[in-house]
Amino acid sequence: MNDVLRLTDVTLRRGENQVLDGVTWSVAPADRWVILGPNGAGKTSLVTLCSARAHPTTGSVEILGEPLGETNTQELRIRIGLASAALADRIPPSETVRDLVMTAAYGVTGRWREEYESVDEMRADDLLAAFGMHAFADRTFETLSEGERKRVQIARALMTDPELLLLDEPAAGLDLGGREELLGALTELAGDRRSPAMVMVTHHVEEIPAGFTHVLLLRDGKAVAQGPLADSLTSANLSAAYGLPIQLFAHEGRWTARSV
Ligand SMILES: Nc1ncnc2c1ncn2[C@@H]1O[C@H](COP(=O)(O)OP(=O)(O)OP(=O)(O)O)[C@@H](O)[C@H]1O
Repeated sequence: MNDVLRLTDVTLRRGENQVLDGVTWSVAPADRWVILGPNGAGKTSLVTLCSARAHPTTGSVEILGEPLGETNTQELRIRIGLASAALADRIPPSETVRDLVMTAAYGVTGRWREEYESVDEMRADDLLAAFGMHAFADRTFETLSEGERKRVQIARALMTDPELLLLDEPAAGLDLGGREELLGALTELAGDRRSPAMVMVTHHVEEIPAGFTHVLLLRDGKAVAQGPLADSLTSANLSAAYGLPIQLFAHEGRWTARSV
């Protein structure tokens, strides 16, 4: 089957900054990728490109077979599920949890005059239930804890039955229990053959859900290493990405790392 994402020699300039520098990368439909790299490496910028919310300065980006720059990005965005801090910042605080999930169908974050059908409501409730949030459907987003907000955002990202799911630091700010619960849900999602291709940005190898398949390591906007986790998530590649000696440990499909 065709790649879900195909980036060829992509650069992105923002002001004086070379944010991405010659990135060539592709994602197949059954892939579950994790993107790792130090602060400022370009991870969020890459997700912004892959969610059709920015264009590269040079190089080409093809999303779901559609070349960016030659396609209607509004239509393309509906086919992509995105959960990110930038998107969460735009959520009106008084929006109810159910409405927040349902409005994804229109690519908006605040309910206004759109007409929803009971099938939309049922789908939203099913997704909330899948992430343990059904009891919160009538609460407003502002009253949720950080962990609850993260789970609602992923439910929202899945509402349109996307062909690509992009998660930018979904476990940031969660306590240990919240993180493990979220990773359990993501492991289940990753293992389901009906799930879309997944790309997740994280800061910690401990946050890679079991069932993820590939890693892309970024440093200074460049891809330092990429490939199947078993081959490419190594002490040497992490050390190169973070610029310090790191030792990686694997245990039953999960990882830990520390400097040596
Ligand atoms: N609009 C902008 N103007 C200038 N520089 C920018 C702009 N947006 C991003 N950058 C720079 O691009 C680089 C990459 O930013 P990005 O947010 O993609 O990194 P990141 O890997 O997600 O970082 P973090 O782990 O800290 O979230 C940073 O040095 C950032 O300062």
